[in-house]
Amino acid sequence: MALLNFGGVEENVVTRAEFPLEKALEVLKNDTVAILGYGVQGPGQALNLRDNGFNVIVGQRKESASWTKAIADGWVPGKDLFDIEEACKRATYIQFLLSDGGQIDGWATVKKHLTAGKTLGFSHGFGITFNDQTGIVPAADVDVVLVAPKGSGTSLRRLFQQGKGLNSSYAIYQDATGKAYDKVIAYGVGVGSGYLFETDFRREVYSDLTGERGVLMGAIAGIFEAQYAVLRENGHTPSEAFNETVEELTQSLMPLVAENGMDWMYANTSVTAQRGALDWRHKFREATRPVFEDLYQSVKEGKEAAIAIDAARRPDYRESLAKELAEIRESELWKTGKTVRGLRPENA
Ligand SMILES: NC(=O)C1=CN([C@@H]2O[C@H](COP(=O)(O)OP(=O)(O)OC[C@H]3O[C@@H](n4cnc5c(N)ncnc54)[C@H](O)[C@@H]3O)[C@@H](O)[C@H]2O)C=CC1
Ligand SMILES: CC(=O)[C@](C)(O)C(=O)O
Ligand SMILES: [Mg+2]
Ligand SMILES: [Mg+2]
Repeated sequence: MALLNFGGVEENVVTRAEFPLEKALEVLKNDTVAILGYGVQGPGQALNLRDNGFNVIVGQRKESASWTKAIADGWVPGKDLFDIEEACKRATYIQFLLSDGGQIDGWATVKKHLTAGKTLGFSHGFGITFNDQTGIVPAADVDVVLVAPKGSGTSLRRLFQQGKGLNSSYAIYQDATGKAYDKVIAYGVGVGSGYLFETDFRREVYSDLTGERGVLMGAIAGIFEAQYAVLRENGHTPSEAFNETVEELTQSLMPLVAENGMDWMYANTSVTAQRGALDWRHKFREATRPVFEDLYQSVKEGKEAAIAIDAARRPDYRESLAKELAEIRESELWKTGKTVRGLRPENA
């Protein structure tokens, strides 16, 4: 474990140098890993493990869209693709990748086959942290661990295929066998993590729920809509409003931030832009901070978990999601986006 300095604060990080793939394969050589659920994370983790040479099987509800997708990805029913019960029976390391709401229904089956010495893995601190709502309480004689890739399962797979990687956080909730650390790190390396950041279940889920509701997804969509509306109300055309709200951000400015930080992006814009942005950023910070505080409170009180569980269990969830996404897609802002994307020189 390396102690790395993050802006003056030291944190534990596991590096591939100290835990290479060969070591990971050695640690899990007698294990059968079952990936339960073949939604978004399931395929990313299962395929990366398979390509890296681990013993991996998939457990998924039969006759579902995800079952068909697993077959299309080369998993063979009866060989390395089973229903959830059979996969749990065969596995020694059960990676629980049903949707967080779906895990409530799946738990009874998992629990039944989670015999002494097995490992229960998550990619989210949700089920355990909010176990007053999920009912997920593992027995004391199993290891309970977490590897949470910091990004979509789609990116986890794509980056792996490009020979890159996505970093993950990891945590140990219960170490019954004394081997939980080696196993969780081996698993993290197996799914293609470059580095593994230490956390605990509670911190993982609080930060993840805040991030996705906040800057990563919720806040960004909200401020796009607000700025676009103001530009349109003031007579700017859709393409102009879209370019100055979204297109330039994703195509030009955020890649610079990703590469070398916010100051580097600022340094590569005009004095005019720099001066204005440096001043206005304070006003935006102060205006949004109370909203982030509300959000964090709602996460901490378990309200966000309750909302997510309720949504996942509604029988019409998929349908109502499709409607909400269509509403976004059909808005002027995002219809303009579609046209603008088509005009990128590489798409012409
Ligand atoms: N989507 C992502 O890229 C990320 C997800 N995670 C975590 O990974 C875990 C899995 O998430 P996703 O892949 O997004 O899940 P998902 O929403 O794509 O669902 C995964 C699978 O669960 C199955 N499922 C759902 N409800 C079920 C039920 N009641 N009974 C049986 N099967 C059921 C579905 O058939 C699907 O194959 C969650 O804990 C999530 O928070 C973590 C990082 C990123
Ligand atoms: C992709 C990811 O890490 C998220 C946004 O937290 C999620 O899908 O839950
Ligand atoms: Mg999340
Ligand atoms: Mg996340």
